[in-house]
Amino acid sequence: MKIAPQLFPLVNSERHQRKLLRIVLVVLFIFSCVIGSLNVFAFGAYQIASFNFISAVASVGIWFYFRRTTNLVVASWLLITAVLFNLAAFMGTSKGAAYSIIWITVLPPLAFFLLGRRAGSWVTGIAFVATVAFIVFHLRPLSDVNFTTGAILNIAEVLLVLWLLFRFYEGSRSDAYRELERLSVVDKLTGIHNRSKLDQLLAAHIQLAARTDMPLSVILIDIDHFKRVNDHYGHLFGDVVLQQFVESICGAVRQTDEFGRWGGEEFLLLCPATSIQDAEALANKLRQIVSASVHTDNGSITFSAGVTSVRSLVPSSNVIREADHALYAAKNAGRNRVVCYTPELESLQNFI
Ligand SMILES: Nc1nc2c(ncn2[C@@H]2O[C@H](COP(=O)(O)OP(=O)(O)OP(=O)(O)O)[C@@H](O)[C@H]2O)c(=O)[nH]1
Repeated sequence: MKIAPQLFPLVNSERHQRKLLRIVLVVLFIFSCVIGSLNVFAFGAYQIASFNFISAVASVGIWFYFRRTTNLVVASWLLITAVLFNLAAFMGTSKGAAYSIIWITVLPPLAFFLLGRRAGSWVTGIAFVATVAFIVFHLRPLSDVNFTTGAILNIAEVLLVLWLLFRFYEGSRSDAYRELERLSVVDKLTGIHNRSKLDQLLAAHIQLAARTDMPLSVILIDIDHFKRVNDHYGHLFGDVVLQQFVESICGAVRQTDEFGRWGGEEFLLLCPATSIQDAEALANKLRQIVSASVHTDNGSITFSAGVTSVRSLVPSSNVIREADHALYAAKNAGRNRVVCYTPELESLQNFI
């Protein structure tokens, strides 16, 4: 019963969102500082420069806020507001800068990626309203700028197309992430937690047990002579037996217990706030349930189980090693039984 290493890291869409947020904040800071300095020293445009420096300070503020709170949603909204402010300030203070309205098109993809479909749609709408307001109230009165209704319609059309494209793109991206995330934590054959998820849960429950001083009991289960089932009835039938086995156990454990496939015909049951005696009784009850409900023509399916318990901060591998020793002892004593871990079992295994 070897313990395989974790096969793959968890998929995490938020990791990329956090990265993008940091990159955009750095770019906004550098951009604002460089343009602000140019406006002061090369063009003498002090009013625009002051807005540039406000943006630089805002990007630093958002950076620190994000570092302290790790609140992606609030930090993203603050960033989008800062970009919008930067744009409005630039266009509002420079009458010949109507062309810079093109920058409005960065807002929809930024919002869709950082905040998802709903917020992306809202920001696209806000961008449109802000642009039209800017044209009507600021640019129209300027005699040398000729913004027509056609121009406004064009902006609306571009934003509509951007909205449609990014909504579609973000929808397919987030669906794919969700599916990958599901596949990365679920065992395909049985639908319960897979090894990777069990690793996470075990580590988290050990921490919880140590913090609350409530015992976490761990039951390592191995179906007896499963190779014979496969050899006799075929692999597909073996798969159905595994599914029935899982179904019978899932129906008998608590909502707060975590049950998953450790690998092959081995399963792990985590029982928070459960003493080793209670876990042993549970494992014996499950043994009866399984042998009453899962069988082949040759008789009932049975399993052996090793039980251990933990209430202090120890590595997961120690807990699994203890449960594995107990399981080994159960197999060695004739199978179809439950053995609780004791330190003596370790020396027993060394001699076998
Ligand atoms: N059908 C099927 N069989 C599997 C699956 N994963 C592992 N197995 C089989 O499980 C069997 C495990 O065999 P062994 O490790 O010898 O254990 P066992 O026959 O249960 O014997 P003991 O554990 O000693 O009682 C092998 O035949 C594997 O091919 C699976 O997903 N589906």
